[in-house]
Amino acid sequence: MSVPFWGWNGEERAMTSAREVDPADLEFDHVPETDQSFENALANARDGRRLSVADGIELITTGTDREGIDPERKEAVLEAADRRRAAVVGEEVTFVANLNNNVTTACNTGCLFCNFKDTAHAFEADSGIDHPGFTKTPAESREIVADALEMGISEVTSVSGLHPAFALNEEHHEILRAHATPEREVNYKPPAVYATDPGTYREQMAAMSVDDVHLHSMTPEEAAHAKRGTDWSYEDVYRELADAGLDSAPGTAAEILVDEVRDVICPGKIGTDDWVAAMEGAMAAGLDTTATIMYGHVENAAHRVRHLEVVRDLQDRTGGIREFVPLSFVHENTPLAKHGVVDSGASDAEDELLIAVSRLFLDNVDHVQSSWVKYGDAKGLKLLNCGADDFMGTILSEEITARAGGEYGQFRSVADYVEMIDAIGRVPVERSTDYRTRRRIDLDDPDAKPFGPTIGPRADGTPMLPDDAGGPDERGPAPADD
Ligand SMILES: C[S@@+](CC[C@H](N)C(=O)[O-])C[C@H]1O[C@@H](n2cnc3c(N)ncnc32)[C@H](O)[C@@H]1O
Ligand SMILES: Nc1c(NC[C@H](O)[C@H](O)[C@H](O)CO)[nH]c(=O)[nH]c1=O
Ligand SMILES: N[C@@H](Cc1ccc(O)cc1)C(=O)O
Ligand code: SF4
Repeated sequence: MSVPFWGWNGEERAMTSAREVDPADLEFDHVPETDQSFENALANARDGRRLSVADGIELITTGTDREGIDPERKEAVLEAADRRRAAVVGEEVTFVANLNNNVTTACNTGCLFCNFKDTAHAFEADSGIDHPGFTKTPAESREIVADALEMGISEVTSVSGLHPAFALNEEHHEILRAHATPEREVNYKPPAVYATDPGTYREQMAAMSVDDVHLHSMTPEEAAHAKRGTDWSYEDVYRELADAGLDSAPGTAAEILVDEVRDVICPGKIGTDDWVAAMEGAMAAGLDTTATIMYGHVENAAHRVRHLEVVRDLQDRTGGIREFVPLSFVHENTPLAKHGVVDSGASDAEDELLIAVSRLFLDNVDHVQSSWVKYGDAKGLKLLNCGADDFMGTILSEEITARAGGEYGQFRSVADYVEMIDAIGRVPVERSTDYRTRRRIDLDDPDAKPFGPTIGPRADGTPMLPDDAGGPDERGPAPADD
């Protein structure tokens, strides 16, 4: 089966597709080999010394002197990470009352790990192509955020496909229109071509910035799209968006920050240096950020640790990365899986070691997130004992993982969080996006029940949904369409 893909002009596009990647041919310069011993690396970790890449590789592989993962050594690494977590942030487990409001799935970037996107050509008013995707107008986004605000959220997170009609503002539209021939070079078509106009990035930010809700949006890849065809800097773009209401930026699009891996899984995306430049631009504009890693596909252990080094160096220079978010690759419905390049994601042991080594290696990032979307509740809780201290957010809606085949659902209530975090003997804490506002939840306080959010501008402790007082469960698959 071929990857359905159309170019910006509507023809089938000649670019790398997963069917052209032969797993047997994947040869990388970076390989997990070191001169370090596992024992020395573990001693460095336990003693709180800054880890080298070689140390990180020894820990994440449980020793390059042995094949496979050694269970005893793994436990030693997890224990060192759990102790470090306790020393850095204590026993609190945080979560945020938030909403995901993604604006559009139209995207021509063609990342081979992604099934969130739909070819943008199908969104054209006269395409006649049926597709499961969506585009929201700024007015629609505002209404969705306003409703969630009434439910008590304090944050809205928004990540989107790179819709060809998306521009930063009116000035950007003018510049892009002037470049309209040849269109391919700037990946632009005017909004009138499409059935639904997403508005400009500025309009979407202004629309989603309702009252004092914290708006977390514009990944480095989206920022690159919002400056395409211009000589604007990333800082210029983020300043313009901050002016419209943007508060912080998600450091997704990171995938693996080693170009030989990006060349295979996301050849249409910005490179590592550009990703770093975008993050620096966001922080120079006064926004703080998160950083992510998406692992468990074609990369090896050396790539994972090199990625951590890029993030640690960036944080040394900026100090603006609030949390590190490991995203375990969900393979089922992706081009990489459909074309046999991969047949699984990371194993449980790999997930545990990735979280643990992230905690130990990133000695300058306070928070490591465990994503229930990617890991489910049971493993997500286990990872809170392997170095993680944040358990993500309520989100209310999820499309990226669900479309890739993930089955852990769309929502966790405050009551779910309280019950789960209490069950592992830790302290549930509702946080603001920047972690500066925190509310410890006291289970013994009769006034604390029923549990609901209290930090958002309209939050008064009422549960977010009428039926959300139940306990944790692994909710069924989300609908593919929105
Ligand atoms: C879907 S994109 C949306 C925002 C924007 N288009 C971008 O690439 O930054 C956001 C992130 O979702 C993550 N993602 C996409 N597909 C995934 C999958 N199958 N498994 C795990 N994470 C995935 C990737 O890390 C990606 O950078
Ligand atoms: N890990 C995932 C997240 N994490 C982001 C959080 O929900 C939150 O926005 C951040 O901690 C800032 O406060 N979001 C997802 O939608 N899916 C994930 O897998
Ligand atoms: N886009 C990520 C989620 C995410 C959003 C914001 C972040 O800060 C981190 C991660 C996903 O669902 O895969
Ligand atoms: S990861 Fe982002 S840029 Fe890549 S195809 Fe998916 S939506 Fe588009």
